[in-house]
Amino acid sequence: MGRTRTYQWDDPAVLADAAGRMAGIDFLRELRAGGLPRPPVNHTVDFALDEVEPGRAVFSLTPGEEHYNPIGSVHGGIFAVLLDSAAGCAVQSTLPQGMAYTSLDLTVKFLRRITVETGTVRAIGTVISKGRQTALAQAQLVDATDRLLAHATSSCMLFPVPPAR
Ligand SMILES: CC(C)(COP(=O)(O)OP(=O)(O)OC[C@H]1O[C@@H](n2cnc3c(N)ncnc32)[C@H](O)[C@@H]1OP(=O)(O)O)[C@@H](O)C(=O)NCCC(=O)NCCSC(=O)Cc1ccccc1
Repeated sequence: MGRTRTYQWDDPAVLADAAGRMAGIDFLRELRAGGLPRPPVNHTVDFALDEVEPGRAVFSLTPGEEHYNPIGSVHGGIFAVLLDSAAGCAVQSTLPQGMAYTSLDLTVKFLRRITVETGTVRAIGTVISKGRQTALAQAQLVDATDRLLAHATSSCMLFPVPPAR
């Protein structure tokens, strides 16, 4: 032991409420600008939303030891957190106010290992197809030289924002 990390986060209810009241692109732009609290998972894994435009979202993470699995590289689940976020938010960026989404699946291809030597990585999510009830998105995880580290596809379900309970 000897290595420690502490972090704080905000009440996630504030964010969920705002998501229900705003168009997807406005919500994500506000989140990106710091006008809304970052989601708790962003603090836990320490990754950030860098760019968002309709149909595209980019997240970044600088790998640290705290992301490691027992075999000396970044855990596959960390790849998945970035890819799920990028693909999902790409879909969210296309939704009008009153529509919500959730990812139904995530198919990940791990192409290269990530270590602390890899440096900052970026997950770039884009929408491939959007219907009335589902959307298909993809995400590419790349290093600073745009070398492909992983790829994912994700189906998302689209539905009206549920009434507040
Ligand atoms: C190595 C391979 C699987 C296959 O590569 P191929 O398709 O045949 O392609 P290619 O030969 O072009 O090599 C590509 C690059 O790989 C390098 N390389 C090759 N062989 C080795 C080697 N033996 N060892 C190290 N590196 C090797 C090679 O030099 C090249 O890099 P370079 O261009 O020289 O810089 C690759 O796709 C990969 O690393 N994927 C990421 C997997 C990953 O990170 N998964 C998630 C973490 S696992 C987890 O968390 C689960 C868990 C949880 C809990 C507990 C335990 C576990």
